[in-house]
Amino acid sequence: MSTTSAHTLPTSHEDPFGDEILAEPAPFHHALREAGPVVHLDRYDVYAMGRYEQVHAALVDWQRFESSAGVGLSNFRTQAPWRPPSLLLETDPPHHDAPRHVLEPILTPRALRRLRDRWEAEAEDLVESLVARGTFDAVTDLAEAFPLRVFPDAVGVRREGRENLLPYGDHLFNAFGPPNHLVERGKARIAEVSAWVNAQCAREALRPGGFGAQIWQAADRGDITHEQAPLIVRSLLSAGVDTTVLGIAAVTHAFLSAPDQWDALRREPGRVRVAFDEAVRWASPVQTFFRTATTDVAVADVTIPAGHKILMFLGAANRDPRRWERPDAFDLDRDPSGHVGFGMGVHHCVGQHVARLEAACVLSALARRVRRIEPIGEPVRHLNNTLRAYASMPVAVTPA
Ligand code: HEM
Ligand SMILES: O=C(O)c1ccc(-n2ccnc2)cc1
Repeated sequence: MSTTSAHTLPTSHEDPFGDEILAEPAPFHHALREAGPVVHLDRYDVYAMGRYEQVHAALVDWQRFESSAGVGLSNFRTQAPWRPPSLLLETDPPHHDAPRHVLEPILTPRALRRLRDRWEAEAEDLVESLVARGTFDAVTDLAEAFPLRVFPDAVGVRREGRENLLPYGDHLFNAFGPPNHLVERGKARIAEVSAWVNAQCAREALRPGGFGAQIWQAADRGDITHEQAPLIVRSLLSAGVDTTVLGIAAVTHAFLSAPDQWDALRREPGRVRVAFDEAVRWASPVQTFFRTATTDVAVADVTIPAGHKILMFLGAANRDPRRWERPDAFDLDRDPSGHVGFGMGVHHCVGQHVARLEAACVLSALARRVRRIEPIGEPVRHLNNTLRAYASMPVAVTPA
């Protein structure tokens, strides 16, 4: 991280989307925070923010840091997006308002209460089978298995073809980054996978009563148009699987790295909810998102020119020692509220309660049945331009 003395804008030639930093981002995050409030990444001509203060300020200021030019590196005003833009993630008020007001009430804790018994039973069933095995892979057998069992059913998606959801999400999150080998890797199958996802958004493909059917009913009420409805269902299918898979994987990894915290959870099972949010802060499953400056924006003593992309490092902000004590520790005694792992402001994650409920069901079932959980091999990373992802996490469990 070289800092040019000529003017106050530090510059870095590092590639945060290169395999090395994607595999282990912490050293880069540290150097980025130390270099200054804003650092120019000259490889991409974008303005990077790693400190909590600047990331939080950008997230809550949609007027000057817009999403409607895309929340990836490519600027929708100059480059055609690879798919029709999201009506939530890639819009700003006022166009963002109606889709958000339709989706939000469908995904509140109260709305999810009707699913809780079923999800708890599914988690009990899955955990019981894994504890009986004694050893398993916490990524493929638990973190991927549980969301794929419960979430597509909640949306109202048919069973056959559900395996398309993971590669779809993987490519989607890679596509927010630069056109590197990770994006190339997903291109081979994305047309076929996208066709399946888009087909599931049609009204006749969705089970009555599911989240998808509720979105179509909002169109019947005139809250959104019938053209918007399938795109909002697509948002659920885009966002709803990979993210929760990595949330559950991250909280499992957190407990593997802090066995004393597992004992603390078993002593007080009510702490599952703070455990998940502390894990989202600690791991930041979604590491980065971009914004675009709508005007020349002064940040600290730097001016970000209008039309330029800003890269917000949520993962760096969530471990910023200026905001968090012992930031690298996974600590159930910490109050993680205010973390930016779910974003903040008008785009604050509308699915966070789904993620929290899924994680709470899995963690509660594990805490009841497992006295000790320990690694029997290093977790293996799965590289993605945006996600902190895992390929495998072999564990052994001792029954309670
Ligand atoms: C651990 C799990 C999750 C994490 C870490 C996460 C993270 C985030 C973040 C950081 C944002 C803000 C995006 C931005 O500011 O540009 C966001 C927005 C969003 N999330 Fe999540 N998410 C998770 C799970 C989910 C789930 C399960 C769903 C759907 C059921 C979902 C749906 C959405 C949607 C639709 C938005 C856009 C909201 C808007 O623009 O108004 N997310 N999420
Ligand atoms: O509207 C979409 O397609 C879309 C919306 C949200 C996400 N997301 C990111 C993190 N949590 C969810 C991904 C895709």
